Amino acid sequence: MQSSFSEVEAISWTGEQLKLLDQQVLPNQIRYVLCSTAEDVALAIQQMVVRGAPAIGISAAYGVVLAATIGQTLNTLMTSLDMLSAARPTAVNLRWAIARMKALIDVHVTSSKEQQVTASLKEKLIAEAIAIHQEDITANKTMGQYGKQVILATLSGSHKIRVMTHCNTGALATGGYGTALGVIRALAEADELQQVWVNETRPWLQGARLTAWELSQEKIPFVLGVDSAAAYHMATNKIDWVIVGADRITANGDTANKIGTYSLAILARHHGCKFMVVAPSSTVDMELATGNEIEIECRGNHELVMLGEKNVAPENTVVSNPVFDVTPASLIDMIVTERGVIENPSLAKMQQLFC
Ligand SMILES: CSC[C@@H](O)[C@@H](O)C(=O)COP(=O)(O)O
Repeated sequence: MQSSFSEVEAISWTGEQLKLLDQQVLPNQIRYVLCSTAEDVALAIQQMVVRGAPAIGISAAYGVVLAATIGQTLNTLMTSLDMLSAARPTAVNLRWAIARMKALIDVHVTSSKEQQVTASLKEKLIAEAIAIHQEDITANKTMGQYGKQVILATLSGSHKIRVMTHCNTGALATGGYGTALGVIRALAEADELQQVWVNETRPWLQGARLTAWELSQEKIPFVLGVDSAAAYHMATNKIDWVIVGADRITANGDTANKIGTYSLAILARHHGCKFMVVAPSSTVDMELATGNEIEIECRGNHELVMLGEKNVAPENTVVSNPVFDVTPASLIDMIVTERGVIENPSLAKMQQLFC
């Protein structure tokens, strides 16, 4: 029995626990996982109960709150921060959120000289995690408007916009509303959207299981295709924009995102479709010069060898399963953030907005 999306919240703080909508079992089941400890949160991130760069950052911030027990030493708390940071490597939002929580702990040490978690520190950590969550929703709504305006400004002819998207970048992957899916939502709200082409996004099927579910709940018209049909769909259906999210954008504008994004950018350039990356400033990593420095997560064999309970390849097959790739800045037409829009990204343009 499928529930309506408006009835569900992907990430919520109950006051004592972190409640996560379990993305492993969508769209067949609406099930929640309750996290009571930082270890529970780290496991939920690793197992992809919660996924998507901003969503894992927000969850990790709540994880720090769960780790902070009044009276506990700050050294022990720091061990939990390190453990949360290591849950997944590619999305910089995770480390960004933990750095924000750590900055509060540092101020607490300097101002109070305390080496323990106090009630006042705990309160500040809760407020910071909630602020990280709320700011992400606000950023998404701003990016939705910016992205929509850019697209409408480049529209030629009388038809509505036809977009292709990859992975899931919606309310499930963020604090709410979505990044790339937020732009798509804003186009739909303005009645400027014709249709979304959703790539299924092998091997975890974020497109088929999550984006298709979100779009159907929002009654936004979409068509699902296998990843390898993207070139065919671009060649025959005149897609105007490919709109994707990001897990990390480096100082020169190179962008890591779900595996297959790089191929889409090449295809988009070949077919004359525009390519837009939509991500909050928490996804920008100005410490890395280029995408070559990004650590790409590789996940287990079972994601390729099994489809549900069924084997689709011999059990001992050797597989390569990198779950992200890097799209060079030269293939990106537009990066949309809540701080502004960058056309044809470069180091100088990135520095202007992020330094
Ligand atoms: C707003 S989410 C942006 C990215 O995190 C998203 O496109 C993506 O690649 C998610 O990968 P996932 O492995 O599902 O966490």
